[in-house]
Amino acid sequence: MTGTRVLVLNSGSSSVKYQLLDMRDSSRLAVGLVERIGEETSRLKHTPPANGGQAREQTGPIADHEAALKAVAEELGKDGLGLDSPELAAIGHRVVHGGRQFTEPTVIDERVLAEIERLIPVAPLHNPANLTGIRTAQALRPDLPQVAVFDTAFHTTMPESAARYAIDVETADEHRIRRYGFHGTSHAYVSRATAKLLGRAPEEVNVIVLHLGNGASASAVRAGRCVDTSMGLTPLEGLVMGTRSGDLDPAVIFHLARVGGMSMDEIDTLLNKKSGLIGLCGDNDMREIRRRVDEGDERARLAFDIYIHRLRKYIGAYYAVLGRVDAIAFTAGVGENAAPVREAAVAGLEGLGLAVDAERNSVRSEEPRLVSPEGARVAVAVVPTDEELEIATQTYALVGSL
Ligand SMILES: Nc1ncnc2c1ncn2[C@@H]1O[C@H](COP(=O)(O)OP(=O)(O)O)[C@@H](O)[C@H]1O
Ligand SMILES: CC(=O)OP(=O)(O)O
Ligand SMILES: [Mg+2]
Repeated sequence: MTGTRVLVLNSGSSSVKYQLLDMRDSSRLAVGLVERIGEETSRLKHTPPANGGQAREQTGPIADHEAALKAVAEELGKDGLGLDSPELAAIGHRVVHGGRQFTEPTVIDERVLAEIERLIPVAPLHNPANLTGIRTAQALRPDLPQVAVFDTAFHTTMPESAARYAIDVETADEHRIRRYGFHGTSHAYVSRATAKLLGRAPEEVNVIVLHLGNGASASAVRAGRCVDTSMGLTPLEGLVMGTRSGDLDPAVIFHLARVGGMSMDEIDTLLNKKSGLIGLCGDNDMREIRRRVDEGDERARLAFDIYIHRLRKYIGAYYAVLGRVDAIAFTAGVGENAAPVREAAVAGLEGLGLAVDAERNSVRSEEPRLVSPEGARVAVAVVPTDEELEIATQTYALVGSL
């Protein structure tokens, strides 16, 4: 290995987030985002801290993930950070579903690609975008190692009691139906960062991590290992999300099909893309929902209340799963920024040792911080996630060992 830089690609269903890092000091040379891919109003925002940090934006149609990645490569080139650089050691890809086989970061070859493809039915919004990202990057730099870092990897330590659904065992095994969990790179990073914030080793602490972004999931982490998480076979189970329903009675699906006359594809779209906050109130952005709540909007209020009610149920459930909880960590777009969500999530739970201090909770910062009162039995923390740094670190360590 000659170079010291790693490019990280996080391809979502309609966006690509990317970062170029120098692994000698983990510094960011460039960060960016392409969003609304496939629409007329696609937007690329590119910020090169290595080149003065002045952000550049372009809007206009970007048809697909391949075009998005080529546009990213071009932007990087303008700063002399192009994909042709000999400094580039590897490209690290976030891959959402890795099934049970991938418990570690993995160098991508044809067999790995085939496996990611085989898992598309259980991550239909994510794995196809991840695959396009990998194939486009391979075409641009066929000589470079490309590494997959799986969302599911951190959750492979879950005991069978948490990972199995209570359905017929043979049927479940035949179709590999079990709870896999997602956002694992974030849950791993944040649980470790929370231990560090408490000045303890990860092995010494039990943490409930609440990753609240557009997709949202909770996990129970005992001594650094995941013992339960809210997402399941697919990223649809669990918390109320931006556009996904999270938990519901599976009979809702039979009812919509038999009585409502909906097709399976229509129900899939309903639950994954038209439910959650957007289904409840027409908005999936927590900033907009809070603005509407503050104006007295009833539908936004109900959506917020349903979101919080589900979140509190998972906090209580994972408290019981762990037995002893040292910290609850809020992370991702909503968890890091929405003080009212953190406040409502633990309101009235003093009996469990949980509380937030109003003043601490209102501080805005990019740093990990405590928002619980001085001397609280359970620390409540805001711990910004950094999936890209974690992916880069794992990628660089793997290619360094080859
Ligand atoms: N200042 C803020 N206040 C409240 N919510 C916010 C704020 N900034 C971002 N969010 C929420 O974070 C979400 C995006 O979170 P993020 O972790 O970036 O999601 P993803 O990685 O799934 O795209 C937005 O949809 C919005 O609801
Ligand atoms: C797995 C998942 O839900 O990811 P995201 O939050 O990026 O949609
Ligand atoms: Mg995210």
